[in-house]
Amino acid sequence: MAKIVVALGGNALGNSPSEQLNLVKSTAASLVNLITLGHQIVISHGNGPQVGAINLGMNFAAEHGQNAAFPLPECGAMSQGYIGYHLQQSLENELRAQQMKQQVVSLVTQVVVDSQDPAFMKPTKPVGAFYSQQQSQKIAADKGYTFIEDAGRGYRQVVASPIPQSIVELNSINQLIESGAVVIACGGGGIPVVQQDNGWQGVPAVIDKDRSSALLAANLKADQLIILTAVDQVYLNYNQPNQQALSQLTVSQAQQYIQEKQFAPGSMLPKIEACLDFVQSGPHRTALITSLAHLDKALAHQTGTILQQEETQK
Ligand SMILES: Nc1ncnc2c1ncn2[C@@H]1O[C@H](COP(=O)(O)OP(=O)(O)O)[C@@H](O)[C@H]1O
Ligand SMILES: NC(=O)OP(=O)(O)O
Repeated sequence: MAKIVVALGGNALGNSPSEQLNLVKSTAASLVNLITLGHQIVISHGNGPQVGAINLGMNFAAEHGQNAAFPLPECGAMSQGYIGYHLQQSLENELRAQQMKQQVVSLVTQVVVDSQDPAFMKPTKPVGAFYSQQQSQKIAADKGYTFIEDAGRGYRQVVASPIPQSIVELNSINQLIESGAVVIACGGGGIPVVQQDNGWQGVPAVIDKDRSSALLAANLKADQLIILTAVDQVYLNYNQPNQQALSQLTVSQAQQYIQEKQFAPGSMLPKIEACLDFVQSGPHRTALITSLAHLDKALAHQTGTILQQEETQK
């Protein structure tokens, strides 16, 4: 039996509640399949598009006098509830359909960051919708937001994304796992908080969920980290005529490809870096990157990219 942390990408969860629910429902079947095979799973998820949409909606309401503006940590907390709800419901439905009794629980999770993290001075995390260059320039001029081009898909607002340092609710996560529950935690990378004299305080940022998932997996002493996103595999020369799928990657190969800038910052690069952190955090740890739709095929080694230590591969 393996302990597996599965991280679902925010951009792979569709653009509406109905799209998200459908995608989550089909992924739930593959996740429950892992449980049927005897594995213990813990689930995390992204929130880039969703936290951006929530923030935009709350700011629109604020501009129309409906409420005060909602800061990013509150929007991150809302995204944990929204996505956690769909995951929790779909997993419960699938477990009951398989006559299994496990409880599913999503835990509002705070993740500690350093208030002096240089990331607060340089936004890098894409959130919200994709815009044309012209639209993004207009919004940037109107609202003062920063935009970047995101992996060939369009222009997106970027926000600060500090490095996760520790998970406030780690003991509760462990206790829930020990009780036999399927736990959904660290949604959206966790709500970023810093330590103040009077306790935790939320800060305006969105933590990269791949980095938080790697931290969670290392803290839980998991055997595998699975990152589910929109692409089946990691590619060299991505989106170019000579693109080449990678089935396996060793630590040194991954480091070399990072040097060669094969992985786009803000999308594939943090996934590879998170996988590297995790596989180097203990012996025999492996990471798998594949799509939500093809998890079953990837587990049968028919697609996906596995990252592992050199000696694990031999
Ligand atoms: N070398 C690469 N190989 C595969 N995908 C890449 C690569 N570089 C950038 N990408 C992009 O990274 C995306 C995954 O990142 P992102 O959308 O941020 O993930 P998430 O699913 O976690 O929201 C892929 O859908 C693809 O568009
Ligand atoms: N918080 C986060 O990393 O979200 P995405 O997976 O949507 O980028």
